[in-house]
Amino acid sequence: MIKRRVHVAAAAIFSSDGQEVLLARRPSIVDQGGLWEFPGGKLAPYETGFEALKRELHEELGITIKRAQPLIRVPHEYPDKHVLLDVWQVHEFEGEPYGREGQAVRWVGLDDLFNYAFPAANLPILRAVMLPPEYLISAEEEEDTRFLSRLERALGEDGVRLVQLRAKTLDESAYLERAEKSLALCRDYGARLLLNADPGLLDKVDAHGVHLTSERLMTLERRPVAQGKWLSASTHDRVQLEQATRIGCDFVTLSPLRTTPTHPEAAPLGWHDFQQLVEYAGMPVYALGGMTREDANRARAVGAQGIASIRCFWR
Ligand SMILES: Nc1nc2c([nH]c(=O)n2[C@H]2C[C@H](O)[C@@H](COP(=O)(O)OP(=O)(O)OP(=O)(O)O)O2)c(=O)[nH]1
Ligand SMILES: [Mg+2]
Repeated sequence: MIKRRVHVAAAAIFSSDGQEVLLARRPSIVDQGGLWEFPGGKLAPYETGFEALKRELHEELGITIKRAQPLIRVPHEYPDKHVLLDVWQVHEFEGEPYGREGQAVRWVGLDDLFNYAFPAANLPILRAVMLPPEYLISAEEEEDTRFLSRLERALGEDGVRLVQLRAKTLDESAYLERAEKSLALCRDYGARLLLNADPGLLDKVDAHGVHLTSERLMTLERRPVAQGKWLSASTHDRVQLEQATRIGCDFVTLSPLRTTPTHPEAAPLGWHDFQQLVEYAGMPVYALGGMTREDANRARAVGAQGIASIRCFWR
């Protein structure tokens, strides 16, 4: 059997406070019937993804999109077809969405999404919807007080909502102490904290997840943390991305995009190679290596979730 190729444009439509997305239920008689989905549909001949998105959302929900940004592209093999889901995030639209084709539609809180049944291709989309555009990697600091005041500034002034605690110079007990304090602060701001450490440390500190160095990533046979925790990893090439998929990482950083003072010896990927690797990844990817906040739009335009950085948030 020759499998059909289906290119689909779909939307994560956010409520004005950014805390909910709009889901639609596929009619029971169609492919993947009865499951919830991000509204959208197939590209017509000669349509771009954005054109198809605008048309489909008008047909299915009666709304007019004003602006949309790429969120994630997910290739998926179904038994009968190859699907490419081209998912956009929509924050501005006109009209009140309703199920124009008789389908159920519902605003769902981001923390509730896992209670809904989706097609098999949708897991990376759910991750992308739940993750923010910026990933802070903490800098080395000797003192906890100084560390915490910088972290608080990033959470407060910069609005950072995803933090990786990287502290190679601390021994385990000092690391644990800093992790507990950071976790309390992150909770105050509704941010998530991932430990860049042995995954076993989650038994001692109830952080939101773990970040794996690429070295640790390559030694693992399977996902080292429970499904309810987040798992990210540092990657630099195709082999590491493949391994991240194999062990079920939720998202990755991909670096170095540019040369940085912390890793002067590593050859930079540049935007072109970065984009190719992001397309291959099929999960949310943060661009890392010499990123500034001005790079965030560019990163998203080539398919990334956003940017990860130490220096850009640590002032
Ligand atoms: N819209 C949408 N489609 C999805 C999602 N996840 C997923 O696997 N798909 C698959 C199911 C379908 O095979 C395909 C979408 O096709 P569709 O049936 O919505 O296409 P369409 O709106 O153009 O419908 P039609 O005119 O062909 O009836 O993508 C999702 O979240 N949203
Ligand atoms: Mg559709």
